Amino acid sequence: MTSHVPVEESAPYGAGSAPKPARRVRIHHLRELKERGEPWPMLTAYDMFSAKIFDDAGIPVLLVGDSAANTVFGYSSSLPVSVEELMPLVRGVTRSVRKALVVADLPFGSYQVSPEQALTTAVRFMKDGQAHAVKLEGGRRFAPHVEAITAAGVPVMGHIGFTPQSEHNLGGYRVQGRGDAGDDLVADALALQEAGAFAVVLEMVPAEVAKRITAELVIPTVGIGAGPDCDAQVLVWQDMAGMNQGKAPRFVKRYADVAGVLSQAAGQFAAEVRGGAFPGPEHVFH
Ligand SMILES: Nc1nc(=O)c2c([nH]1)NC[C@@H]1CN(c3ccc(C(=O)N[C@@H](CCC(=O)O)C(=O)O)cc3)CN21
Ligand SMILES: CC(C)C(=O)C(=O)O
Ligand SMILES: [Mg+2]
Repeated sequence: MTSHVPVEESAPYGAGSAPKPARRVRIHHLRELKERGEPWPMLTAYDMFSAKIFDDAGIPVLLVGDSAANTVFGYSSSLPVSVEELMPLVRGVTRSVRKALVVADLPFGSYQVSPEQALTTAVRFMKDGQAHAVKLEGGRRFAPHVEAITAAGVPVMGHIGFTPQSEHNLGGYRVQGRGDAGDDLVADALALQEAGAFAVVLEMVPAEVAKRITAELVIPTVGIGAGPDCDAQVLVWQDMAGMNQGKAPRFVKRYADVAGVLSQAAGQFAAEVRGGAFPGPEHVFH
């Protein structure tokens, strides 16, 4: 029980801190947190510096989201992003964390075709990306996909409620599971648990429905716009840190003004180059 997981030496750009032995977060730890009633945080990450900062800050689960479509690649929805685009981001994040459990989000079109396609894509993210788990969107109809991946030994996180990859079928960015549709969401969540999912994201779901699902499931629920009674909460890091200057969804809280800090730094750098103050003597080789 006291054994430590050996950790690779950090890369030259790994910014300083000596690697320490770290106990990897495992899916059973997340269920133990649920049993103890301790809520836990999850953030997205798409590159080394952000992943390392969040890992060191004690975020137990990092998601390489298909939201990279918006936050990294500049698409206006998550639909266009590909496995080939996400794979290097997953590799960058998994190589950079010591403790966090890294979940690779399966992009649109890479798993919906069949359980076989879902398993093939999941294996790519585990083998080439060295992810620790995968996530896919969908309820009951995707239970066979979840089951196929889980049977191969790969942990799967579900995602129901507002599922951005189904934006056009759902009629836009809107709350799901109001009224009678709440029962459908409960059935979806139970089906995913039955299929072997280790956790399920609830996105833009009425708080009362999320509370009901959280009480009925033994696996953790991870809310985003799903109220305070979920077992965990997830946000896109650029929303959380105020890197995203655009209009944020109502479920976002901004904990910093990273965009302001970067903008100020870039502006000062520009002014000092234009004014001749940078580089100074201490930055020059002779
Ligand atoms: N930066 C970012 N943050 C996210 O949370 C996020 C992404 N990108 N990309 C993938 C999906 C898309 N998500 C989104 C994006 C926008 C809204 C949004 O505009 N919501 C509005 C309207 C809600 C309504 O009409 O009821 C809101 O005010 O919450 C919601 C979820 C969540 N994910
Ligand atoms: C918002 C989270 C749950 C997500 O799926 C993503 O970032 O792609
Ligand atoms: Mg996603």
